[in-house]
Amino acid sequence: SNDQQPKEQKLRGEEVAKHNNDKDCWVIIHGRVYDVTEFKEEHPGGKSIILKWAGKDATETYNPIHPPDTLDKFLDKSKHLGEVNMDTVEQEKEFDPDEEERQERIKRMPILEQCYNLMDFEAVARRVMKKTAWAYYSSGSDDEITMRENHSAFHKIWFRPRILHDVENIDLSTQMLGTKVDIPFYVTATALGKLGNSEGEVILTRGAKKHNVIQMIPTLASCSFDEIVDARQGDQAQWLQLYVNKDRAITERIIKHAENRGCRGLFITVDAPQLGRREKDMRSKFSDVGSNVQNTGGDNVDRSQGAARAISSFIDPSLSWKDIPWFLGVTSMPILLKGVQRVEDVIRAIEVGVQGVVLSNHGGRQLDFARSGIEVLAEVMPVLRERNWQDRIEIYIDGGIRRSTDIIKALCLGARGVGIGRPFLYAMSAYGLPGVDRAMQLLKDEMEMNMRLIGCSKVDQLNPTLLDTRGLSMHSTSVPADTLGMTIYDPLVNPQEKAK
Ligand SMILES: Cc1cc2c(cc1C)[n+](S(=O)(=O)[O-])c1c(=O)[nH]c(=O)nc-1n2C[C@H](O)[C@H](O)[C@H](O)COP(=O)(O)O
Repeated sequence: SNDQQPKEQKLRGEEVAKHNNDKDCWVIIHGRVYDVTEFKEEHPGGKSIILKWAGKDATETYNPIHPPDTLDKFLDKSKHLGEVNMDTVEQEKEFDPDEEERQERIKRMPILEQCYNLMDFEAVARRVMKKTAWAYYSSGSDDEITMRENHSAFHKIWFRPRILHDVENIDLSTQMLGTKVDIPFYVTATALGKLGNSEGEVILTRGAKKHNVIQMIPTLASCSFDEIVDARQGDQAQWLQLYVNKDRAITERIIKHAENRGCRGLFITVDAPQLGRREKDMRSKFSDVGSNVQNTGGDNVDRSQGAARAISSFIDPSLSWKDIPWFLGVTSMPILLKGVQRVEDVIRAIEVGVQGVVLSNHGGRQLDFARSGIEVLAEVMPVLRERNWQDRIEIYIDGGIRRSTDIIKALCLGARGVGIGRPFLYAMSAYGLPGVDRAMQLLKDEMEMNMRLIGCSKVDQLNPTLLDTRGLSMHSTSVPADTLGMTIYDPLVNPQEKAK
């Protein structure tokens, strides 16, 4: 807060404004002044974003990307120059030509009760979210083929429902890594929650508590790890999603802290040695100030790519199978590999001794033309059953889960549960906690109905005979002409162009 020091002792805005260049650079964050003249050279997000706000109040741009404890962690105390008298600081709003129209769209947005399925939240979010936030959440890599395949793959699987089974009482509950949950989905790790809602990931924590499902805490959350854990209530279960840092001492500290704070699973993300190339994200405003951190790869391609790039330069691309025993040695939490994409790697995961895998392509945000989680699951389970290994690990999938029938299909094929990402981000961005609450309740209502209609009263009755998967490996050759693609995922028009 900005009221510890008496006003006259505080720095004045006009003083800060003098330090506004490459040689002498101060910024204001949350009412405090920081000398970032040296730091900006090593800023993962590149130095242009800092110079853009030199001498000014950068809080609004800073907030969604950096957890609150970032400056204490990474900027030497000698550069913390104390408080500024905010009355003397002229607030400079980031000009966004779309903002006025967006406010109009917010006034006209549907009331929450008009959302009947998870795609409704997506449609509303696209209209009411800031363009940069929508770009970051909705983008997939390259031509976004895999992002669309993730959902359309479920359309290639049909049910063979059974009849005349007592389905009066439906029990959707199951266990994930030993934790009982109300319904077989978890909230998967998605970065930068404050891009969509100023409260960030703690909203997902509260929604997960209300519906007794597990939240996977992202390494790249906007909220600090401890804020998200502190938002937990009672014996609410959380997992940690880990991007492995080149500096293993930092990684070890993060893992041990997570275990001490009661995390019940460690999900090592293995499909992102480098964050994918997401063109909507690149087009959005982050690109004009995006990081050029990719130049570390030595190539001279200007890869100033959106928020994703800016926040991921610490990730260790050298991570490999030989490193896994080290992780097994630093924690007693169950360890799972998130982003496994073929059966050979599931076999190897079992042999190396981890407790589970998430069959996932990162929501289509990494390698385009990677297959959907559900298709990989259909490849994996028969091979494990041949070896009688199907119970050796817990298998999850994520990507494109939008209906309870998607969840049911995954469990019929042998998954323990599924991860859901974007739908809860959109619900949170458009309607806050009530949105997340409704999205989860809709899935519960759908799932109870569909379990009844497929002829099962408990999830452990779900099995492959209830499915016809013959169409699963047929991939549409052209970009799927899905209305979703036409109506929702339009290419981001640069707001400046429209303003002309
Ligand atoms: C939508 C989204 C997904 C991200 C995500 C951010 C967003 C906005 N981020 S990312 O910035 O690096 O790409 C993460 C992340 O921090 N770590 C991770 O393991 N997966 C990340 N994922 C992937 C996520 O965990 C699921 O694999 C994916 O969201 C599942 O697909 P749906 O969104 O269709 O449910």
